[in-house]
Amino acid sequence: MSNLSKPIPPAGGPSALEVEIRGKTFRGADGGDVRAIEEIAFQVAPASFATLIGPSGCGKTTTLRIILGLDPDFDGRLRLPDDGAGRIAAVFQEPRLLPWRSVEENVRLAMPDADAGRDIDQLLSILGLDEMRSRYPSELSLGLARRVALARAFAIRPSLLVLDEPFVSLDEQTATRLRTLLMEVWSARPTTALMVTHNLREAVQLSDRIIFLTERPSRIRGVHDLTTPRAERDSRWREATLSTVAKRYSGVL
Ligand SMILES: Nc1ncnc2c1ncn2[C@@H]1O[C@H](COP(=O)(O)OP(=O)(O)OP(=O)(O)O)[C@@H](O)[C@H]1O
Repeated sequence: MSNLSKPIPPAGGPSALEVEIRGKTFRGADGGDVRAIEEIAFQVAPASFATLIGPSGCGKTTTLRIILGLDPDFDGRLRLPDDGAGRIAAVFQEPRLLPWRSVEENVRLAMPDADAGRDIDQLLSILGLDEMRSRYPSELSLGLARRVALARAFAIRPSLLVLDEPFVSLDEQTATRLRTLLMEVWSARPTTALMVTHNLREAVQLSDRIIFLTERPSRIRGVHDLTTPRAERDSRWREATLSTVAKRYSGVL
């Protein structure tokens, strides 16, 4: 398989995330080929929030792994957003905290500057973690541990934030709270973000752009842009938009 996966050098200034995957094939357990991705190409504008949504097994996590540089064996090319720092933060389903470090230490260790006192105060406060600073990961519920994972991701001051189903396995009340907190911290520190989800309602609530994928081997089924300013997205807007999008992309809900 030819490999054109070298990132295109940034042209300067804030740039979009540009993803062009022209094919990704795995070797299956039986030695045969598993074609995961046929052709996926999309962009995420600087400091906007995009969501990747599609049927189970269609290649969403594979796409994120390629973007994160964890899987260089694909055909295509990437252009990562560049703001001079070139840092990527990832939030996975498992919070992946250091168990022997407190909440505060887990976040502080991710910070690019040692002198990050105000930064850490702001992050912990937005995410409602002030009281949790000295707790250890084993003392946290999954919802709280995911908050710490979000705080750590934003602490990196990333040029690109990648999230793989960060609200899965939470009760609805906790997931709703966490989505609100994510939007609060993202609004305070906007960064180019790409999230994978199975939840169309969540995608409508959070995104500027929703990218729909087909069944495996995946292609782009459609791209839906949500241009209404966030401040105007009330529950009526959410329900109407959800219904329009669900009609257009039937089978996603
Ligand atoms: N390391 C691997 N070896 C072989 N096949 C793989 C490997 N990783 C993924 N696959 C296959 O590639 C396809 C895409 O997998 P991927 O995990 O990206 O899907 P997904 O859309 O994230 O799925 P889900 O929504 O269920 O999380 C699946 O058929 C999967 O079985």
